[in-house]
Amino acid sequence: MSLSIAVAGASGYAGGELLRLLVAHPGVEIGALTAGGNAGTALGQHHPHLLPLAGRILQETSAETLRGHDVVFLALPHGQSAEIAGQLGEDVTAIDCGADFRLIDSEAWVEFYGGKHAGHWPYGLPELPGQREKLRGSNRVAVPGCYPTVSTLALLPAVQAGLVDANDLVVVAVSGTSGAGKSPKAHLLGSEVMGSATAYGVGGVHRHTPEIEQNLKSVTDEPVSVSFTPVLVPMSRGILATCTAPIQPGATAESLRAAYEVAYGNEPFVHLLPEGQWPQTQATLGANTVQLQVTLDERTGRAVIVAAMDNLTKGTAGAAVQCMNLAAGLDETTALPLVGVAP
Ligand SMILES: NC(=O)C1=CN([C@@H]2O[C@H](COP(=O)(O)OP(=O)(O)OC[C@H]3O[C@@H](n4cnc5c(N)ncnc54)[C@H](OP(=O)(O)O)[C@@H]3O)[C@@H](O)[C@H]2O)C=CC1
Ligand SMILES: CC(=O)N[C@@H](CCC(=O)OP(=O)(O)O)C(=O)O
Repeated sequence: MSLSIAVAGASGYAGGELLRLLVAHPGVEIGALTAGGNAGTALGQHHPHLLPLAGRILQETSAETLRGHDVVFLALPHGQSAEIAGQLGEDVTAIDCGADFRLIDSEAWVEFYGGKHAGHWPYGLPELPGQREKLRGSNRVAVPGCYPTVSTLALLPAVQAGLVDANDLVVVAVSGTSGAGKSPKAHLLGSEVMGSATAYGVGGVHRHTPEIEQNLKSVTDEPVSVSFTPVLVPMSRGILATCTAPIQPGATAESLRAAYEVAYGNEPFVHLLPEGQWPQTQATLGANTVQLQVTLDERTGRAVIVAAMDNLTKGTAGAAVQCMNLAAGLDETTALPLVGVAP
């Protein structure tokens, strides 16, 4: 039997990527597709690549439109999900691609997002120890932010194994512009973005900082502190995160690599590359994968981990489908590509 699914925010980037994956999913039937101001227009105007669905008319985003489906994906701007989700019954599985339900700590929410904290749902990162079990059968999922997914997966094995000082984690991550969504923004004008790399959210103020810390705190009793700097670069998709941390006494390049082999040996979507091969965003484009490499900078005594991921696939929509598969009791990997698009 097929699951009926609805996508709220179908005209946006995350909604479009969800539909790219879901049209190829053998276990779903695509129902209502909704938007904000673009309600009433055809999906094909916004996503000409989604040919099988191009003639579908976008509906208004309301609980009435979304109810009656087995699964509702919410791919709406921050703060728009909580109200709608509150009106969906427990019989509907709601999967939120936004931030509304990611953070456990209400104080961190107020500090980094402002306004009222909506609460906390099971966090959609199955690779986090113990999390896969919580997602199986869950009717609510908070899909992680894109930077937190790649940064957490990059640092997790070293932190969990106690091989690095978790109180001095540094993440610098470059991202393609689709991470900022489709709506026009002054800093995303073509002439501003093309040919330039720009740091933003600098100085510990980016809202993904507490999310990365929350994830890593779940695998260690030691204090966790992350200095996170995002950088916008002129590509449409992809994140490359460079993460470093001082090693603990006795840690070696070999013990670091072994920790990653143990942590990810059985993970379908997280791949430690062969020694000497460094991740490239291009190899992950359109795939639900994270590619990693780890080494030791012997001169400074810091572990260096580099990770690549597509912000729209494993960074949002692929993770959302992975979580739907778990929630619905399907094979976790159904309809999720391992193969990227290159060159
Ligand atoms: N882009 C990315 O890489 C990632 C995105 N996310 C999250 O996914 C969510 C969607 O992001 P993204 O697709 O990039 O954003 P977009 O700006 O590309 O799309 C937003 C979607 O929401 C709709 N929308 C906007 N305002 C309203 C409203 N008031 N009521 C109903 N619908 C509305 C838009 O419709 P319309 O076209 O009519 O305006 C559009 O369909 C966000 O919460 C984002 O944080 C998470 C991880 C990564
Ligand atoms: C390049 C860029 O602007 N990226 C976005 C993050 C995208 C993401 O993961 O988003 P949410 O937390 O919004 O769901 C940003 O830094 O705000």
